[in-house]
Amino acid sequence: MKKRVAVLGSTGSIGSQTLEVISQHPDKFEVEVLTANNQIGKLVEQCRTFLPNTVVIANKAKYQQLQDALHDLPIKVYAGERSVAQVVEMSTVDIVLTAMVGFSGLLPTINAIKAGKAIALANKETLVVAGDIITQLAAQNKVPILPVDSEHSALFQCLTGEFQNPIEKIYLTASGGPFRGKDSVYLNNVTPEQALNHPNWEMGNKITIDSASMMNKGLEVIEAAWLFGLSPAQIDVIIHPQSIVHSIVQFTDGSMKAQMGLPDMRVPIQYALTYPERFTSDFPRFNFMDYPQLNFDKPDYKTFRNLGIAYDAMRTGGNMPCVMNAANEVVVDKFLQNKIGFLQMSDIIEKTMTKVDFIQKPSINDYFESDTEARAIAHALIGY
Ligand SMILES: NC(=O)C1=CN([C@@H]2O[C@H](COP(=O)(O)OP(=O)(O)OC[C@H]3O[C@@H](n4cnc5c(N)ncnc54)[C@H](OP(=O)(O)O)[C@@H]3O)[C@@H](O)[C@H]2O)C=CC1
Ligand SMILES: CC(=O)[C@@H](O)[C@H](O)COP(=O)(O)O
Ligand SMILES: [Mn+2]
Repeated sequence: MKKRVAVLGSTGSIGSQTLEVISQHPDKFEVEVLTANNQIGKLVEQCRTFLPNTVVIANKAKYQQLQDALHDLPIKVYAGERSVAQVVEMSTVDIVLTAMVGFSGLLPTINAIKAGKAIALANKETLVVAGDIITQLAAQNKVPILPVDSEHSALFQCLTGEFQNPIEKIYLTASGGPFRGKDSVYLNNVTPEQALNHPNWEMGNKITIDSASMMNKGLEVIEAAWLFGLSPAQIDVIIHPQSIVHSIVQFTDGSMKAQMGLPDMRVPIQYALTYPERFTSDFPRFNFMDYPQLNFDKPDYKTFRNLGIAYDAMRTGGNMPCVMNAANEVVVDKFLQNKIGFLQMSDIIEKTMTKVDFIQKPSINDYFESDTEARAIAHALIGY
């Protein structure tokens, strides 16, 4: 039987690559739901190619345009964030791939888990914000959370067949981004264009800025802690500029397992969709002669403060990672609009974290309120 997939955020970098993977295996997958926010043209094109049962545009102002463009097709059209969160519950959906960006991933993921759907999780912010609730709900509903993020897919692949063996520690690899090796004087004047120029990966704007500021690795440390049940002390970050070794697990006997391959997100996307199987692909293969050297180095915590900020948020726990994430979403947006400088991002995140009321054991509602409060504080700190 074909696996019926809901792709949330289908017009983005991960969403588009997911559809590419699905198109390689038409006998194994069926696209049941597509969702996007703004890009009507691309969404319509995807609808005509994959003929989903249902499509949702989160931005309600675009509903009529989408409806008109699809009037000749038997596709149900809905709009609004609430609809995105509802379509995942459809009985005809087997697996939900969460590829929207930011906090918007939280509610649809919660609903999908409650409805018993398998989750292929790209939206790392969901686990950063509410990892306790998500992992608890997943356990209660016996729902697998299959990581799509390349490092976490790597760790998941290293851990396959090792469920009875404790992890001593993990090493999350980080490319270091476009500003690896640069100092604060240099970073003071960098532009969004420079920050968007990632050396190894082509990704959406938000995650690309996060990679440049090392917040991406900070988010990934928290994501790994929830996915694999690790303490902060068990997670190390190591700079690896080539992005070939995607991450490493060290077991209690000292043995280390790494997963490697070219930087190509289609591989972890496909693995999340086909797990525990591996389907044959024609994605480009790694050639050792193209990489005579693989390098490793320690992160520069002093210059790239976001990584330390994320460890602090994780150690504090409660609503602190949620607050950090909200402030980060605000500052990334403002940096992309040239309204604040690159280094100001960490200052504002740190200050926001000191101003929001701390909640040790937040409910889902508390997470929504903390997110709103943190955004308001970050905006006020920026001044407009
Ligand atoms: N890109 C990558 O290689 C990787 C990404 N990830 C994670 O995957 C997620 C997606 O990243 P990426 O694909 O790069 O992002 P993109 O910006 O490329 O795509 C984001 C998608 O989400 C949609 N979207 C944006 N805002 C909303 C909203 N409020 N409600 C509903 N949908 C929304 C966009 O719609 P539209 O385009 O129509 O506006 C688009 O389809 C992120 O959490 C990221 O951290 C993780 C590992 C690697
Ligand atoms: C492809 C992927 O998983 C990204 O999260 C990637 O890891 C970003 O690269 P950095 O290591 O530069 O953050
Ligand atoms: Mn990653």
